[in-house]
Amino acid sequence: MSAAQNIPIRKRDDPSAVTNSFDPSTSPTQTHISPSASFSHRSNSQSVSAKQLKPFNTQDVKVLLLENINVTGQDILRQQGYQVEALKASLPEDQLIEKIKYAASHAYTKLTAKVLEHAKNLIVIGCFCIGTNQVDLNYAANAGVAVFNSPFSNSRSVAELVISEIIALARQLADRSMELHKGIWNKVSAGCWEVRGKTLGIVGYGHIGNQLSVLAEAMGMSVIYYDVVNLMSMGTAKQVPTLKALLEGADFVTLHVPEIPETKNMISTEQFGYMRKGSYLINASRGTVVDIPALVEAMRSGKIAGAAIDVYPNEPAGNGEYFNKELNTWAEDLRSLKNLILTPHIGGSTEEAQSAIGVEVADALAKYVNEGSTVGAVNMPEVNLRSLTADEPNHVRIIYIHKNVPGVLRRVNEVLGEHNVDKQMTDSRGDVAYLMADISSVNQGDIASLYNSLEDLGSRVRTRVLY
Ligand SMILES: NC(=O)C1=CN([C@@H]2O[C@H](COP(=O)(O)OP(=O)(O)OC[C@H]3O[C@@H](n4cnc5c(N)ncnc54)[C@H](O)[C@@H]3O)[C@@H](O)[C@H]2O)C=CC1
Ligand SMILES: O=C(O)C(=O)COP(=O)(O)O
Repeated sequence: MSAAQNIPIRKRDDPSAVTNSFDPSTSPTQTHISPSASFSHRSNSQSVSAKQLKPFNTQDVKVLLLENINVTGQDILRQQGYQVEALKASLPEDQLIEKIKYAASHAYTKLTAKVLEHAKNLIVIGCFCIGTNQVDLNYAANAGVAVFNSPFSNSRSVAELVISEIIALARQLADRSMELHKGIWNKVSAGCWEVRGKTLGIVGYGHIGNQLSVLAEAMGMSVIYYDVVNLMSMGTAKQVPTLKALLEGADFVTLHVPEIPETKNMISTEQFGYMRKGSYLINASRGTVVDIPALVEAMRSGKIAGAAIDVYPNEPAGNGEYFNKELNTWAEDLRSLKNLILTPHIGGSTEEAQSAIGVEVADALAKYVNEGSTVGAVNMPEVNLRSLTADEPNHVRIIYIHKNVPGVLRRVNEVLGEHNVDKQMTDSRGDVAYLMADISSVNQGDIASLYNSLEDLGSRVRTRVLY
């Protein structure tokens, strides 16, 4: 059973729906949603009346889905009662800024500080993929916006694509196919190899690297890997101490590292120099990890016998757009090379992966929106309290995101201490701390003043009162 099925679903004016558990539709005040309820960014001198502070209603929640999110994810969010707008492609920055008062994201849409600065009502971002490099995570955390992703739902799909590319490169499969599509019969064995007995070098031995390691050994390859962390080997794979050692020892090099400053141009002229003559390079991680002009040079010189590239520093916003020099200056150089497999970022593009990602991220978003749980968040501490039950009426759930500075908890608890604090959990990550507390026996009339008191503490980043 997916987590989503555990989340209470209730529509406005439907009193018959969920009453036996914490009921988000009558509880959380989504301070991000409607402009009239955008409390979290008001100045401290304003105050919120009880009338303005509406009880949470899932139908007030607006979700913007970009880049053709799988229907499984869309369904989960719609079943919550949220207003879901699903677009097939990404949006240009100006339109995104206009829309991003509420949003979910996808692999390519860049949610920079400049974009997020305009997202005054946004409370959560879902990356329906593994990579979260497209979002300014730090800015988001400091603005009280939680970010979720799907850490491994598409790992197997990427690993299988890479396996297919290892064989395809060794056999020059793409070239032969393209030739025959043009009517040219070109039966060659020179420079074509079996993969059995060859060495695969995996850079980044995480979820994808692990899967790949097992599959490659099953085909009779030897596996070596390089990772900044000391990791347990799968099968008989061996960790090597340096990137140089990996490049010198592998016939095929495949990259599975995140996009971070340390991995930018990780494979450039110097590294191609260490690689074996006639070896192959595969990049299905992020476009910035390989210095493409250096790759072009290494392939033209014959040092590298073939490459498969799935990811690029600049990728088109949607299908049908051109991949040309306006987007990446070296695009034409790449297109002119032999035994170079170019794919449009399809590593995770399988029915299985997209469906699993849709469920996982949509579940996490709903748990956060409805109940405040940050389990699985990539930019906030993971905090959760069990869902409230039917025999806990008049409970209010407080979510208080605040700067991680001394003395805040004492001041928050002075405010909460006016009521009966049933349970409370707090944790911090970097500059930001997240507090969740369930307060019982709260009069409806006291909720706005509770909210105002928390908002008036100088340390608050965002307050949500779910009732
Ligand atoms: N082409 C596609 O469609 C897809 C691409 N990706 C990309 O693949 C990347 C890897 O995915 P996972 O394996 O799930 O990530 P992961 O987080 O499970 O593993 C990444 C590994 O890289 C290691 N690492 C980090 N910095 C390193 C460095 N400087 N040198 C060597 N190792 C380093 C980490 O210690 C970790 O073991 C993602 O960050 C994403 O950008 C992920 C899914 C689909
Ligand atoms: O999961 C990732 O990081 C990916 O790169 C996959 O992107 P996608 O979901 O296939 O657009």
